[in-house]
Amino acid sequence: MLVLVLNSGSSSLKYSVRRLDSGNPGTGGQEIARGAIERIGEDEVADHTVALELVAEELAGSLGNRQLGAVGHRVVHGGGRFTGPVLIDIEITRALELLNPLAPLHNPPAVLCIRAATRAWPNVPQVAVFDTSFHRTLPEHTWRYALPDGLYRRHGIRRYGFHGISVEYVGRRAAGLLGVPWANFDGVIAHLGNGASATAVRGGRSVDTSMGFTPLEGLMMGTRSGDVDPGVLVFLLRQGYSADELDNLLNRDSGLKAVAGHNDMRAITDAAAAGDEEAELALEMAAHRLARYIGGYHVACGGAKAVVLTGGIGENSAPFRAKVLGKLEPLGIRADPDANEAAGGTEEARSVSAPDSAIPVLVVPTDEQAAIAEATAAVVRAR
Ligand SMILES: Nc1ncnc2c1ncn2[C@@H]1O[C@H](COP(=O)(O)OP(=O)(O)O)[C@@H](O)[C@H]1O
Ligand SMILES: CC(=O)OP(=O)(O)O
Ligand SMILES: [Mg+2]
Repeated sequence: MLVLVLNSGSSSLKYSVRRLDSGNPGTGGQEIARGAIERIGEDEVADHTVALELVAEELAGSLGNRQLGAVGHRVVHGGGRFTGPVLIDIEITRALELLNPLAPLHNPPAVLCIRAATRAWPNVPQVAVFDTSFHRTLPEHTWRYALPDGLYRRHGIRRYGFHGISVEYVGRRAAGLLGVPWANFDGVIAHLGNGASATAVRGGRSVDTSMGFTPLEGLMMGTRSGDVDPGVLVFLLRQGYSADELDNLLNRDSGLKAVAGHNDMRAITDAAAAGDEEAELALEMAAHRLARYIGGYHVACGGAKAVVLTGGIGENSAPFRAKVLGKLEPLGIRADPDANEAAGGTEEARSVSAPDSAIPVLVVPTDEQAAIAEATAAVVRAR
């Protein structure tokens, strides 16, 4: 079955065309074409609508007259209703659209992709695969906010967690590398892209994660603040900020961009190396918070047997990894500087920790597209 996967990230639109046979389940099939429009929101690619036009042109070339068997979409927020992949129809598309305000950088472009694919291939089944599904195992004491119960019952205000497709994919790969069955894997997995989160995995299940009701909580990100005192929001509301202004402030104008003037990690580490103090401060803030979360999740997963780094930054930014690894020394974690410099830029997973490190630190390239293709084919076959 030929599967097209569309992955709307907050700064990227990635696609992959894969051939999946029922003979080799679990592999994500054979990739026939792939591509990515990156740095969405900057000058050349204003938004996901423009990115989707570019992808459509590329796809027309690479698909030729091959027939698609299915289209799989990454949908970041599945809310309380979607705990696993689903076949998309008009009602489901509308339900996903209702979740737009809860993932403002992600669900709107995903719905855009679903509608565009429906127009382009009206008879091809489409499947939504959710970032939130892997976190359905969160125990109540981590998904509950210390807020009145009515907010959960009336509005579904609870922690959901995101990046689950990636976290499960790299976690399984890491467990394989360590020779541990996934069901026995305890570790901390950090997905560091334009959005960033950390997850505590215990026995192959998510038991705590840094993103919450929306993909805004937790780590400092490209354009998102991560954790801030909610008192700041109350204060700003009283100063006359509107909901849209707060939304823009926290989701689009904060994080690395607010401190370093830019959300691209490549530009920030280059600027820091050239002596730019704001860039250096932004790196220090992001690394400090990540190290603190990793320490906390070491406890939350009952003693991590590994730390796993992935996502555009986790896979490719040796300077940022070096900073974080240095801060993990109190946990007995020791970096291998040469291995850290060498890791990245390939599909290969690498250890970046020294042989005497208390636990290994692994860089494991993610492949959300492969995982989405696999889930999509499974749903379509079971139809
Ligand atoms: N070679 C690289 N070196 C350092 N950072 C990189 C590199 N390639 C990508 N990145 C960073 O990865 C981030 C984007 O990650 P990605 O996972 O693709 O984003 P998204 O969250 O949109 O899916 C950006 O901050 C980008 O600067
Ligand atoms: C959930 C999320 O933030 O995703 P991304 O990192 O792809 O923007
Ligand atoms: Mg991403």
